[in-house]
Amino acid sequence: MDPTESSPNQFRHVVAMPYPGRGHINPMMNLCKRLVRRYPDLHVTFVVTEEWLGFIGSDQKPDRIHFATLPNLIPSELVRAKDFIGFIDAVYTRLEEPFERVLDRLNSPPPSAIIADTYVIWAVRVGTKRNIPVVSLWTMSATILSFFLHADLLVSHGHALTEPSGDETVDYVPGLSPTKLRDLPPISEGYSHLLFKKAKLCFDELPRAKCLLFTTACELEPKAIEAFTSKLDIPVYAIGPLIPFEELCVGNEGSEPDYIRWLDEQPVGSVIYISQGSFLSVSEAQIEEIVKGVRESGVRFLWVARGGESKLKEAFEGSSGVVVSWCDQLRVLCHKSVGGFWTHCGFNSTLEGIYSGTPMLAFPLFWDQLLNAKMIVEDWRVGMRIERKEEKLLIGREEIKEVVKRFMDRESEEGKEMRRRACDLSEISRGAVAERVRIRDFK
Ligand SMILES: O=c1ccn([C@@H]2O[C@H](COP(=O)(O)OP(=O)(O)O[C@H]3O[C@H](CO)[C@@H](O)[C@H](O)[C@H]3O)[C@@H](O)[C@H]2O)c(=O)[nH]1
Repeated sequence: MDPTESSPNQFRHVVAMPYPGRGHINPMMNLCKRLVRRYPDLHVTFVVTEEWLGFIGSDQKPDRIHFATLPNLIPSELVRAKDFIGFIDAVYTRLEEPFERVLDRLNSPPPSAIIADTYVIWAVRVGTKRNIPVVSLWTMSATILSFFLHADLLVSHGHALTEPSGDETVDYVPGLSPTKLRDLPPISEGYSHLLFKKAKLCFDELPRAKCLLFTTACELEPKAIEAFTSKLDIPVYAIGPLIPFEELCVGNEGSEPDYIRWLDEQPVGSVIYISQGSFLSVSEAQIEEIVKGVRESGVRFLWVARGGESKLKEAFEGSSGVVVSWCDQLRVLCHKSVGGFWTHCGFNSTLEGIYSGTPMLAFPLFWDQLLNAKMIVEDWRVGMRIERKEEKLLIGREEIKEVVKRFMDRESEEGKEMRRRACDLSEISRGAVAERVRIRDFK
């Protein structure tokens, strides 16, 4: 039964409004799947743009999750990285009205809650106007949100106005362990500053939400979660790891994708899985260095390339790896042949890396990814990083070759310790079952 049709039997109805981006839609969908699994009388209307429906419309999902669409009034996902701020502006200004029209049609029964990404700035406003409680879902780390909400402390500690050295340490943000400025997004200057000003508008809406959900697990960021108890007056729940681990046990009925069959044939822990996330890219020159470095390391690899797949396949011809355009990432990470994860440190990837117990080679590109990399390497100690002396400087193939070899060495003391830690953290993450979110909290 679709909530737009009339129904004699009452069921509960929740509307999910993710921010239009892979790193946001995935955890929102994981949350909705978990909710309908738990509550047999719950239906979810999952709202995406028509373009996104094309991307995810045929993915498997429970029958009680229904899609509703907004017209394509924002720049395409395929080009959004080119003008990130323009994209945010479009989401802020063009989707509210069509979202209201969707709500107008959802009457039987009307939704009892809206779950909206924290970056969907107008969701709380729309919910308040209609007397529908809005639950805010934050898809990055709790620690980075604490940093953002305490940005004024940077000013009072002289870390904002002058050009501080990246070596200076920030040790005064609640929930954030001592962190070098270079491991935090530079929210006081340049592009990141513009972005922060936009994001801050959403943070200002947070106190009016019914509650705040984190995709992280309390066990992974206990101090940051605790910091919110005093910072916000609304309830805060860490319900993660909000990743699709329930789907790992769903079989493929003998039709495994080629990359899984290839992985099946590789020695245990021998493959590095390389992914730069779903939409940001590194420069072509840097990709070339990475390709050469990985190739010369001799390490087996599975590389996810978004676009440029055929060029990469050509560059890797005769080498010991596979290039794909997309894969089932968590499944790959949990495969016994995968012994390392080269990641851009998007937060979903970080949670997936931790869950699978795969050590991570951190190569952050932007924004929260910088802090995720620091947490991976210094706080959780489940990875190494590729050091960038300066943001714009290329990292050469020789350095990449050496770091990849070192990272994938399972026999060194460093390698053994990193793998032990990754295994321990995986246990903790697997134990952190999302028992904490209850539908009554939305009422
Ligand atoms: O071949 C692939 C590649 C990716 N994924 C999935 O795509 C998602 C990617 O999410 P994430 O790792 O968070 O990367 P981004 O899409 O880049 O994430 C955006 O959103 C995140 C959460 O808000 C932020 O932490 C990032 O900085 C931001 O770039 C993950 O669930 C992956 O499993 C696949 O399933 N297959």
